[in-house]
Amino acid sequence: MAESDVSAAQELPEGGITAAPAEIPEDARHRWADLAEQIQGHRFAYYVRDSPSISDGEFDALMKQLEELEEQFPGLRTPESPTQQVGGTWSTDFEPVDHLERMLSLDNAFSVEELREWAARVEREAGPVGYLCELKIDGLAVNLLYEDGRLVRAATRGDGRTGEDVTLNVRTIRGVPHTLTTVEGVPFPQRVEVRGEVFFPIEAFAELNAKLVEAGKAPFANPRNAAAGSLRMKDPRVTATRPLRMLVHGLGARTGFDITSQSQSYDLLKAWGLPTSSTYRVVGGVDEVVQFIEHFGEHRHDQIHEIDGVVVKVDAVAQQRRLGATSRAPRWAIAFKYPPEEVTTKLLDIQVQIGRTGRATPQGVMEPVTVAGSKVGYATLHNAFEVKRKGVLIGDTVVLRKAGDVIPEIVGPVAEVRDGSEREFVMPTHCPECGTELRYEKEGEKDIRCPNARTCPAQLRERLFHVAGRGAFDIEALGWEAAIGLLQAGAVQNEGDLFDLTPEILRTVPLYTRKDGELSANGRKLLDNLQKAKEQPLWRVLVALSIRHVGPTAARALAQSLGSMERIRAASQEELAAVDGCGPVIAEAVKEWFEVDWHADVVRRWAEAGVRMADETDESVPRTLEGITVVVTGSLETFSRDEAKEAILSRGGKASGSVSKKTHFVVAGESAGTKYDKAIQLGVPVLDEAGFRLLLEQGPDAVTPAESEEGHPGGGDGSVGEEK
Ligand SMILES: NC(=O)c1ccc[n+]([C@@H]2O[C@H](COP(=O)([O-])OP(=O)(O)OC[C@H]3O[C@@H](n4cnc5c(N)ncnc54)[C@H](O)[C@@H]3O)[C@@H](O)[C@H]2O)c1
Ligand SMILES: [Zn+2]
Repeated sequence: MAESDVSAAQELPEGGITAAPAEIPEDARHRWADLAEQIQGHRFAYYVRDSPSISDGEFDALMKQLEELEEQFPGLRTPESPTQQVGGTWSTDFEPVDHLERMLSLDNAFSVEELREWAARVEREAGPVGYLCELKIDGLAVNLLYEDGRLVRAATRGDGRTGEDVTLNVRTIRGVPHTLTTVEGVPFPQRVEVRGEVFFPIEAFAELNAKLVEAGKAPFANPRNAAAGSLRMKDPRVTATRPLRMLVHGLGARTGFDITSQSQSYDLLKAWGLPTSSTYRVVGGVDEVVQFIEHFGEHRHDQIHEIDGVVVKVDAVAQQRRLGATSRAPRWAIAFKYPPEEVTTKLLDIQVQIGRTGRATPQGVMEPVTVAGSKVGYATLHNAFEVKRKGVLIGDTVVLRKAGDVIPEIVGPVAEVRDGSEREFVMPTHCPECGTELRYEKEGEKDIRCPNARTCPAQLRERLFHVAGRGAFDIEALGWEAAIGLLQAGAVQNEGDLFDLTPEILRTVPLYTRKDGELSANGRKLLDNLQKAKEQPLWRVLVALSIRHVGPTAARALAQSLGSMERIRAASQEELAAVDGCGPVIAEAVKEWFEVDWHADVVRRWAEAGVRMADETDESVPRTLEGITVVVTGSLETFSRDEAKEAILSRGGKASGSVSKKTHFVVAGESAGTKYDKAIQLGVPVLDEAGFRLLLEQGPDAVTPAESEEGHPGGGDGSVGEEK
């Protein structure tokens, strides 16, 4: 366990890895022994040290291999096999205590097919059943013993028969009652074992780790380990400082009362004052179970605790009894596991990349792995401080996490498996691409930059690519490869030359020419694209200039209120700061930017080439959405995301990325997700596509039902969700 004495921990139960019968081929026996030993080792690291040496996904894969081997050679499946035991053991830091009734583990289903097979088996044996579906909380299993309504003992699961006495620690957990509430009409339980999960709220996790690192201690790999480590502290006073929580999900031994269904037991537990989950559901068939799984697969990250799957239980106790249990798990329940979001891989190198504005970013180069469905080989480490804070060394095995749409993140090192060959990352002092000395632009900044914005090849490349980007000039025929090709061939020195490209010049760029030396279709397309790009509105031209902090939102604000490049250039810092949606930081950045000669040159060259530098105010669009904030979610049929945003902004409205009480309307298209739910929750009116059109054309009154007068206070939305 991360913060307590490891040496005192008890070794694994003896006889774990015994020789198997002789009729089994020798290589199979060796493979079995090897796998079993690995699994036992990992279990020890996970359950006793709270510091796993591999990810759960990899651990599950090892278990699966062992199961398959035993399937092939059933003689290997001895009672001591890890597949037949409840994983886990206990540390001598705590008194061992026996559970009154065994605590079992759960069998797993890793696919819907496996789940259906299980359900078919259940229904063959028990007839039609009701299934109780609930979230599988990624915490640690704890058994509470109440006698005459008083909490007399709390223990970890251990090997299922014997666990660790953590009574004092559990008493510090908020929400775990020391005495049960009496329920009218229900006989008071003389004795009851309540099973549940102790977890560490995700929200508080990063904070705990930051504190540990600050104190020179090893951080926890994930909230599950943080929960186990925090609960299993030798000193319960330390446990008391951790924001642990618990949810209960089952009964063990019980005297003085009985129940007829799992769901009924939850009502009872709740009435006694125990913390139960509100997300469970009883459904009539396996199709609905699958729906439940899919729903929470999408809402996996909306919970206060991590979930690694869904637990499905036969609801009726009579049917549970009929189905019984194996030595390690009940046959009336199964855990459906979601695809793992964490894997371990090797950190091969940390390379420094120079970005569009010169920022030097350490980038982790890893042995490519698949996580949450995509192949990952790189992950940003943000800055040198972050590398230090995470404590990763080059050559480390690292935990890599990719959750949903979030970009992959290196969580931290697996320090246990270091072999001494790892080395510390040293932030270079000079730009790896142009050799200029890196420096902090302002004191106290975390980011270090290459100040050679004008000719640093990395910055040129990134800027040219950005000029063509969807938020800027939107030049389809100019991608990443093309940006490199144009610069390498010398067709452009910097972005200022872009609109002066001619067929003659382009013919010198291999990427845009055919074998016979003529311009390729793509080359002609680029010239055509450039011609059209000259007509883009002012805000896009501003975005293309790569002025720090000036993204689409600020650019739109500047263009809307000042109208021309010339007026923006000539405006004082105060004038710029006063622009609605701008502020002092952006004002300063804009002012500084125009003061650089070669920047002004880029603008001049573009203007000379015919790029539009002012917006005509378009009177044809009525300003129907003045002061109205709209959030668009899901996909619409006749608007792209950008078009919807444009339509809102051009009518004087605000397009926000997040729903709050200040949002006036949410437009929900196909497969709208959490923003839709949030709108319903907050009572924000939701419009479909037709309603959205009406709103654009006629304003809010046209779509607001007369009775909801008091609806939403006018005024701005504080959110800046548009660009993160
Ligand atoms: N990374 C490693 O080295 C390592 C080592 C050992 C185990 N593990 C991981 O631990 C898990 C296996 O451990 P396990 O044997 O405890 O099995 P399990 O976690 O797959 O399932 C059993 C447990 O689920 C818990 N649970 C959570 N929510 C529940 C609910 N709503 N209803 C009922 N039970 C619920 C219970 O406490 C129960 O003990 C796997 O995820 C495995 O990957 C990892
Ligand atoms: Zn450089």
